[in-house]
Amino acid sequence: RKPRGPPPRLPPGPPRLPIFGNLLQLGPLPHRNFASFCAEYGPLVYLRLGNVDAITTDDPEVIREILVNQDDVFASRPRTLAAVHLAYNCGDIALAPLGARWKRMRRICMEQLLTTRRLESFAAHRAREADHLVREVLGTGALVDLRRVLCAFSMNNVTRMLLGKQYFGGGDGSPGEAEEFLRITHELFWLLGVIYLGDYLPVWRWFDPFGCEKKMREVETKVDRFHERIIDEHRKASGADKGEMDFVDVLLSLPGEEGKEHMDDEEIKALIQDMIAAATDTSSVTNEWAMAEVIKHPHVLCKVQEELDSVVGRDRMVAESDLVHLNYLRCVVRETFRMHPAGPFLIPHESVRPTTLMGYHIPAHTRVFINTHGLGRNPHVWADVEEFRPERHLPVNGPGRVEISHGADFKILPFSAGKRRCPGAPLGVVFVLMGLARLFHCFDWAPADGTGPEDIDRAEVYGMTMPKAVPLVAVARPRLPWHVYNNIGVAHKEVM
Ligand code: HEM
Repeated sequence: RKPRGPPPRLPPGPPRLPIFGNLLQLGPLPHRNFASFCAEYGPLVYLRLGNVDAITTDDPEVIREILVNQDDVFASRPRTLAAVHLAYNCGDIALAPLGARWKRMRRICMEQLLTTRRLESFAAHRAREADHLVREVLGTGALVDLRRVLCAFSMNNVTRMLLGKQYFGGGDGSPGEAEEFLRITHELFWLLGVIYLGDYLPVWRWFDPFGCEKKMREVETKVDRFHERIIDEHRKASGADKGEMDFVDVLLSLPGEEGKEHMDDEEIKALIQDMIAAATDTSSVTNEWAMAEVIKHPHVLCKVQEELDSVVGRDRMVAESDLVHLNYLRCVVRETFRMHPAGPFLIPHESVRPTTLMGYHIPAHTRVFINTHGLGRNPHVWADVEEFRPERHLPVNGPGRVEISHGADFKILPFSAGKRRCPGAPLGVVFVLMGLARLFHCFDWAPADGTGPEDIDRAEVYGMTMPKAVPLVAVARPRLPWHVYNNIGVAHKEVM
């Protein structure tokens, strides 16, 4: 017999319809809808999305409770159809539910791939990619399509380390291969970001009116073929021929589970895919937003360049060792993460068992939308939320280093916290700081001709990451002495 008594008290939330629950209250920018629910109903809101229980929050204390104090309860992931089709049946790290498999894959990532020693061994590649970024801008002419160059910068950095290839800019991949790679990864990102109604209303899957699940299956096949080819190429080229081991070589050399000589191909593919998806878009989207905000605020550009000139000088390119000394640029990145976090909801978490949160009952398998976009614009947490003001992050007690990941106060959360925190955060910070430092040091920037700083808009598109709706183009003018560009292989005639 069930104990008598009132039903457990759920957090407050908007009224819901039968069957659909609150689904019809969500528009194309659900993070904004969720933030308005929090403004109306309080820091912790309950939603019913079709047949799924969900909660959302944009409050530092609730977030700390979820990600730190009750990490054991909330660190799982929902088994969405995108995770089944596009992440090898949830066999990766990022979309896998909590369990032995996730633990093993995450351990491989931390102990074999993203170790300090291995990341240092790719430092020379990263420096070459930073030079390549500068050459790309110089070669483009005055008007620069920043989305394209930043996307190529992130992709090349990741694929050099992961696959031993530079896809963009006359590297080892053929132009056709680069195009295919880009097309597949874009389709993959898009599908991973979609809120697919079939995950909330099982009957939707019968009709699938927009062919979303069909598209997932098509992309699944294409992605799998692509990974298959990468693994084959690596098996054919021996480690000795290549001189150094990329991540795929490392994975091919590791033993498998239960005494198997090697890891299964499927496990390797799932890991490759995670790294590409987690590392490329996050850093290039952040860089595009940071460039947009700085060009929109010319006084910020002046301060960034003053700092670069005083720390690096004008006689050489920025190196990785300079990045820790660029405190104002680090504030720019923190402010960018406050206003434009790469993932608007982190990657949604799920509770593994019933629990009590802030005095409310939360059922098992509740989907958790931590609204980092709402957190950065929560007026109870930040003053002047719509103002891009990097200075707000300068340390109050003297000249300490500005940390880019979250602080003890949980007021920004670019890489999350707890069991699911981003294992690539240190590398992600380097990709972002290095790209920006080179672009601001080497060039003066202005909005495209005929437009002013105020015309750079902040409209975003919802997805797994949240890019600018209108890609950023801007005018670049070299600002260093010519010999500095010549030192990275730019002939005079190439200079714009
Ligand atoms: C600016 C760059 C980056 C940002 C902003 C970023 C942000 C994030 C965020 C918000 C999450 C979700 C955490 C959660 O759900 O609680 C995540 C997960 C993850 N990130 Fe990153 N990331 C970046 C770069 C990277 C890089 C360079 C790598 C690897 C090379 C990486 C690998 C991963 C993986 C594997 C996960 C899944 C972790 C898990 O579920 O256990 N990320 N990242």
